[in-house]
Amino acid sequence: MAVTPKIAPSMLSSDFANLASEAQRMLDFGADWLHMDIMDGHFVPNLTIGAPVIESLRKHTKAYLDCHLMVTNPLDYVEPLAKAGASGFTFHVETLKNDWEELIQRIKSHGMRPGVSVKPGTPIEEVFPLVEAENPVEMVLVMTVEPGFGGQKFIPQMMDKVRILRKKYPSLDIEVDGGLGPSTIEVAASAGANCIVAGSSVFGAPEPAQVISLLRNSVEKAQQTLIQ
Ligand SMILES: O=C(CO)[C@H](O)[C@H](O)COP(=O)(O)O
Repeated sequence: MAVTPKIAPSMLSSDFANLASEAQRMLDFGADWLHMDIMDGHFVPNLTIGAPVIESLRKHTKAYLDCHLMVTNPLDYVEPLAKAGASGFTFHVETLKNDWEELIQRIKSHGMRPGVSVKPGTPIEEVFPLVEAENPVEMVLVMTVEPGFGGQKFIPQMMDKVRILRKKYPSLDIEVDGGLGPSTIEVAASAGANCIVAGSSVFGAPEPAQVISLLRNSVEKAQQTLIQ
């Protein structure tokens, strides 16, 4: 079964002072999801938003809020984010010891969709048990830059991880994040990524709708080849 493209502008590149209108602008341009980067200033050297901002945005949109938790203690965020209206909850595998089963269970019981993310230096094998669990994650996010900041350069070597995942799990949602745009989408889509996070390439474009459409077309085309 082919996976579907999900184009998720990273709101980290938006004007936070006008978050609701920026979000609506991206949805009007054709975005499927809104990617929300939650950073605690500890797991990564940057501090962004938390549950109060998600709650404020939720009052203005019904869109899927794809929350990426770059935080040291993801368990602490489950209840506040669920109450705030988050849709997806993607935590980092590097933050866990043996408590991932409880974390996934709590994310699901709070009505959110669990995902797991890997930093560039983390072997992809570390997520296999979470994808194959009885109560599994439903998405793997392969970071294609060091997490923490927008506008960095895509690391093409991360595509090996995407290829391994796509071969092993044909119907898994595989997200890529960092440096994605018109010049890097072909390599990511042909490796098998179907959920595309893009910040500066979308927000910085004269015609963001054209970039979103190009990203979607690349994923659709690559998926047709991959399932043949
Ligand atoms: O998670 C992130 C940073 O940690 C951002 O989502 C990501 O970097 C997107 O920005 P850009 O497309 O400009 O690279």
